[in-house]
Amino acid sequence: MYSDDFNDAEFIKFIKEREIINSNGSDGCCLLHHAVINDDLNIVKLLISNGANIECLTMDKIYYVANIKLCILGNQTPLHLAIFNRNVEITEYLIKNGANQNVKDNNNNTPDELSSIKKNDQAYNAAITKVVTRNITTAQQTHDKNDKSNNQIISCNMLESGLSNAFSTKNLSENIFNSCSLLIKGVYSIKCFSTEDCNNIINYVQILNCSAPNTMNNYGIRLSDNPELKLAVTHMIDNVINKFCIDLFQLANDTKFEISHSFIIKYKLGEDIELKEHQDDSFITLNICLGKQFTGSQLYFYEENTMRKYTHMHNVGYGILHFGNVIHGVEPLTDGERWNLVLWLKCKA
Ligand SMILES: O=C(O)CCC(=O)C(=O)O
Ligand SMILES: [Fe+2]
Repeated sequence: MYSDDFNDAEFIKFIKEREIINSNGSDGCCLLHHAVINDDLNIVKLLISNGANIECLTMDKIYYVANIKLCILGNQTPLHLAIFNRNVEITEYLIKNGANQNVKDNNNNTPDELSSIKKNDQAYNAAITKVVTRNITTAQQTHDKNDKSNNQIISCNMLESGLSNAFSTKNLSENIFNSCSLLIKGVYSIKCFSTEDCNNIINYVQILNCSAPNTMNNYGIRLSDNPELKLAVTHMIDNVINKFCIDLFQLANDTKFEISHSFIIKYKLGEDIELKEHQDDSFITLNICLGKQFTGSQLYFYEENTMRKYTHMHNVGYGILHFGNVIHGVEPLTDGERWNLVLWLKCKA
């Protein structure tokens, strides 16, 4: 990168004169972040030996990749990016030079947590490592103004169970519009619910009748059996997710989603523990982890074109938004129970 334009001495003179060695650029990154993102160990060494701060932090910033509005996730150190990039040499170099391993980024992950999320996935590499987040405040303000339909979903049951709060447009848009990460092409992570929201939802649904929610899972709940919950979820799609996806995937402004199938799936030892590779009968799937506590049962995707496998550990409250045609599956659960709310979305004709 930089070394194409300058020799080392010229490069250092250039950045020293402009006092930019530790400044965040318009994309939210410092020079050291860029060197790490580009897997350039020589520039990493050069910058550090010339005073670059090894603990420099990214800032939340919007930028564009292939017409998709994205931005750098804030509070990431060079070590976060090195581990995310699976760059062993840069990771070792940063740690040897005292990089702090406990800094939490704005997704609440330390560098180590990023490494355990990805430790089973050796093939994954730097091309898809730019963790991004979005912050569409203007869109969010429009939603807040238009939020006249919340009352629709408030029934006595839901009010008592805290569900009306979890599914309120305000709650959802505050969560969803403020944070979205690109995992691989066509697969995003969004925060949907707080842990408390998830506990409320689980308490509400675990007394409902269980049945096979789809042709591949045997344990769970079909939302078509529960009109109250179906209404809350439809409200969430109509008022928040639809608009969010139009923006994220650059869809026509008048695109309208409808839920073709909605269900809760449950994994538990002795019941369903895994899911074979498949594609969904959906345009877009939203798959939100509600809890409870579990180990294993990572969701994996094969990146279109490269067919590289990307493994994702679900986080309670976070949803994965993916195109239905991305090939994906679930690794075996090794302990506990996992409950996920899954919505298959199609575009209305
Ligand atoms: O996370 C899961 O258990 C279900 C994954 C899945 O099939 C999906 O997201 O469509
Ligand atoms: Fe699926």
